[in-house]
Amino acid sequence: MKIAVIGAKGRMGQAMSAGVEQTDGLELVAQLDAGDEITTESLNGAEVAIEFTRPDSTLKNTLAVIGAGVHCVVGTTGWTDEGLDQVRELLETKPGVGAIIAPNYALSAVLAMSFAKKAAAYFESAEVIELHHPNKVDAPSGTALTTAKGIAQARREAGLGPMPDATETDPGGARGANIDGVHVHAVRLRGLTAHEEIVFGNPGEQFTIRTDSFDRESFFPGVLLAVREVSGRPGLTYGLDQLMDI
Ligand SMILES: NC(=O)C1=CN([C@@H]2O[C@H](COP(=O)(O)OP(=O)(O)OC[C@H]3O[C@@H](n4cnc5c(N)ncnc54)[C@H](OP(=O)(O)O)[C@@H]3O)[C@@H](O)[C@H]2O)C=CC1
Ligand SMILES: O=C(O)C1=N[C@H](C(=O)O)C[C@H](O)C1
Repeated sequence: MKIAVIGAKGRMGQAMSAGVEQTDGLELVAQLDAGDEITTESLNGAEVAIEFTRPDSTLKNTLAVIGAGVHCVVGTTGWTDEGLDQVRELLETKPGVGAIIAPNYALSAVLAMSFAKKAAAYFESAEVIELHHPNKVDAPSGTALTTAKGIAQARREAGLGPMPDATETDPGGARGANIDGVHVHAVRLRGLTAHEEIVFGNPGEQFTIRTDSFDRESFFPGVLLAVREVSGRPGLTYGLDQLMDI
């Protein structure tokens, strides 16, 4: 299968290019980065494009790849509901073309998000702490946003009200971001790669889910799964959990 990597000079682009080159049956036919136009010519016969760029570039890039009739596996964060709708609309005009967009391709992170949704109904309190390398441009992480939204939805479905929190003063924002009623804290620390801890509390007990990507190679098995599945899934698939039996 012929593969293009977009964002090829970046941290993820380099790791994904190496993964493609080391995988039997995959051929790296294009490596594009900032300043390169995405066209049928520059994609150079790719059947699938892997896109890891920047939150402010990913929508335009994804639409360009689909516009060229090429399947797309996207890992960049920063997606809005409106952006996802634009992708869906374009895919409707391109029968047979598929796009998979996922906030995290590490299997441990996908499982953590899934387990968090299951646990959410059983605890009074839940908070998300994401920890990343200090070169990351967005906070909170796409994974943390998805995790928090999943917890919030599960709590709503279970009929749970707001979490207990007596905070009256917080001038510096020490309680973190409030995503759908779930507090999310972002740590940026030299030495880290990508980590997330989800903590649940009840009177007298705590449940912690933790996922650690120590190396960007951890994202490749999930990306590879998406690359192999995307041509059989026309339209938009959001989240790697959709491809896993979880
Ligand atoms: N879903 C997942 O599993 C994962 C998602 N991510 C996400 O992937 C994204 C990339 O992360 P990371 O690799 O660390 O970031 P980097 O900044 O290391 O890499 C991004 C690359 O994309 C380039 N770029 C910028 N604009 C464009 C453009 N318009 N077209 C093509 N390339 C462009 C950048 O060039 P320049 O530096 O010149 O701007 C850079 O080379 C982030 O959103 C991150 O959150 C990361 C890890 C896993
Ligand atoms: O920027 C990163 O590094 C990562 N970004 C994604 C996110 O924002 O969730 C996935 C992973 O956490 C690594």
